Amino acid sequence: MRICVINPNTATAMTEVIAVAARSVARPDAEIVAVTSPMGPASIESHYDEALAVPGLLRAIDDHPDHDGYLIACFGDPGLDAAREIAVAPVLGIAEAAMHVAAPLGRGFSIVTTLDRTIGRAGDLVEHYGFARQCRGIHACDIPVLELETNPATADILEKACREALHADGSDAIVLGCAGMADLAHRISDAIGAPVIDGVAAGVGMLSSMAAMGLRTGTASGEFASPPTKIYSGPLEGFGRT
Ligand SMILES: O=C(O)C[C@H]1NC(=O)NC1=O
Repeated sequence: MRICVINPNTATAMTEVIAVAARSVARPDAEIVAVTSPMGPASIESHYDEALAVPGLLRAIDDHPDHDGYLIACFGDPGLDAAREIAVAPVLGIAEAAMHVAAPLGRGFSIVTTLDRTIGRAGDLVEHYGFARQCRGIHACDIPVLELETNPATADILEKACREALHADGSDAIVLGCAGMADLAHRISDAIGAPVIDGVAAGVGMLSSMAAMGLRTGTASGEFASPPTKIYSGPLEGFGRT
């Protein structure tokens, strides 16, 4: 089976972090194809970034047909519904996947994301995916996405934020709110003595199981059918379905 893991920002170093996390849980019979978005923001930290990240991630899906699953490796799960219209295999976002894995691990989980301004979007996704009862709090560690890799204090700052979130919320697990944190999940879990869920690993695990079950999508009708044929002009020329 082949699982396509897409970093919707253009930071190739972050794609490498994502690829390592994805391959750490991949089944022996699963090939992980890690892709960096061909166009868009260097990182996604606002609604504006999120909107401008979608064309690139949709192009990445178009450029990688016939895979058995697609993972949108950005905690805002940008373009998830649009991706489901054009992919013929299951598509997950890492926020969605992480919440599904965290929920059975106790009575409640907390989310620790990057900037304060992304807390609202994370809360929208908690509501949208139906985890309002289990999500006990959403916190920011105040490290910008691209500084996660460059700030030498990232691990200590994030560990402190996760420990404080766990105790303040009375949670049983932590969800990491950025794909760029994927390489720190095990270290932080050991340090705080609680499960810490990275959505990249969670998503690869879920998609691999779905592929092993033979679950395909690409329904010819319904909300996630292929988009109607039309012209897309300007920089979006070449998008669309013929
Ligand atoms: O929303 C965030 O802060 C995290 C999100 N941004 C990004 O470029 N990759 C992510 O996972």
